[in-house]
This record gives sequence, C-alpha cells and structure tokens, in this order.
Amino acid sequence: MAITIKDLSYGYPSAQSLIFENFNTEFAPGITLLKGYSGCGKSTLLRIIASLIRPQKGQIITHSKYKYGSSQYLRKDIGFVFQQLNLLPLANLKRNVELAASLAGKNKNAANDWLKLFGLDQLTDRKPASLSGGQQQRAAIARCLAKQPSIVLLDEPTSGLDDLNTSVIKQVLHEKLPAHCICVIATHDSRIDPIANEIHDFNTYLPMEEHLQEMARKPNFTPE
Ligand SMILES: Nc1ncnc2c1ncn2[C@@H]1O[C@H](COP(=O)(O)OP(=O)(O)OP(=O)(O)O)[C@@H](O)[C@H]1O
Repeated sequence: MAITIKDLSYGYPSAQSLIFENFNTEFAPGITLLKGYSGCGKSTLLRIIASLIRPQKGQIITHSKYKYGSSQYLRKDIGFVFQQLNLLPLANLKRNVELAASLAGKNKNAANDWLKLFGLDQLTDRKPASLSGGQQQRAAIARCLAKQPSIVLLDEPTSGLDDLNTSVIKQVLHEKLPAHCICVIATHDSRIDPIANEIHDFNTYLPMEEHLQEMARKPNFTPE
C-alpha cells in the first residue's frame, strides 16, 4: 500500500519551465512531511496527488479503491486542507462537517464528535467568519477527517498557529488517523516533526530557483 509517483513531469501552463521533471517518489501509510524552500513545488505535488491538476507526463498510482482522477476518488477518498481552508462561509461548523461526511458517503452524525476532538464543541453553531484563524484551521481539519479518506493532504496546517493549537492538531492526527491512511503534510513547521513517520526533504533533490541561489551566495546574506 503506497502512493507511487512515477516519472512525473509538470509545469504550470503559464510558466516557462517545469517544476517536476521525471520525478519519482513514494509515500507509505503514516504521516510524511514534505519540506523544502518556498516555491519548490510542495503544494503543487499535493494538488497532483489529489488529481486537481493533471501532470503532463507520468503516473500517480494509489492504493485507493477509486480510479485516480475520478469524481469518487476526489469526493470520497481525498481529504485536502488547502492553505485557504475553503470552509463554506454560509454554513455553520457542524453543517460544514456534516456535508463533507455525507458527500463522502460517511456518517454525518459523527460531525459533533469530530469537532469535539478539536476542542470546537462549543462553537458548532458558529459560521467560519466569526472564528479565529486557529479555530478555522482546526475546523477545516475536522471536516477533512470526517470524510474518513484513505489519503489526507494538508498544506501548511499549522502555519501561524500558537503552540496550543498546533498541539491539538498534532495529537488528533497522531491518534486518529487509521493505520492504512497515507497523510502527506507540506510544512515549514518543525513542531510537527515528532509525529512524522518520514520526512521528504525537497531541498536535496530539486534545484532551488536561480534568484534564491544568487541571494544565498551573497557574502552579507544571513537567512534566519
Ligand atoms: N497557478 C499557478 N500558475 C503558475 N505558477 C504557479 C501556480 N501556482 C504555483 N505556481 C508556481 O509553481 C512553483 C511551485 O509553487 P508551490 O505553491 O507548489 O510551492 P510550495 O513549495 O508549496 O511553496 P510554499 O512553501 O511557499 O507554499 C512556484 O514557483 C510558484 O510560483
């Protein structure tokens, strides 16, 4: 059981160059962190695994019972939390979670339980816009897990969060993801490292953008 990326080549139609060229990698069940400099392609790879964008070349082979790219694959077996979160603005938290579970064919009555796990049980009637950033981030992950997908893709799930919010997210992911689930997290946040089964460091196998390389070579350049 794995997600296998085979000979992947992809460049955005509007861009001159490819982000991935004959790229190969594999993700095993458990939590894998994708690390690497900003702009190296972490979010793009998550979107490709989700089949939201299609590679010009290569294969994505998954353990999902649904065909890669089919509407069922995306609706039932992919849980994706984008950096923009995409909670439904007119629905309260409970309805947001119920809808995601129903569309995936899962039990919508468990919505409150998922929200409770993330400490949101007092806020189930609130609309997303009335919540703090950390509460919205926890709600978006609760909604994703309520689908019980076999592939969970999280894009910077703890960026900008304090240690308490980050701990809640870490603990639920660590304790509640089923053993067969493949969870890939794009992140710069080393606070998540302890729950990772594997860390893929893109810096070691993708070339950095030229202008960043140039800046890094300057004698008085001191990145934090
Ligand atoms: N819709 C798009 N159209 C054209 N180019 C894009 C698009 N989205 C991203 N890119 C470019 O593709 C490259 C990879 O972007 P991506 O968002 O995958 O990087 P990332 O590693 O996730 O970055 P970050 O850590 O900053 O989130 C970047 O050079 C970016 O400018």
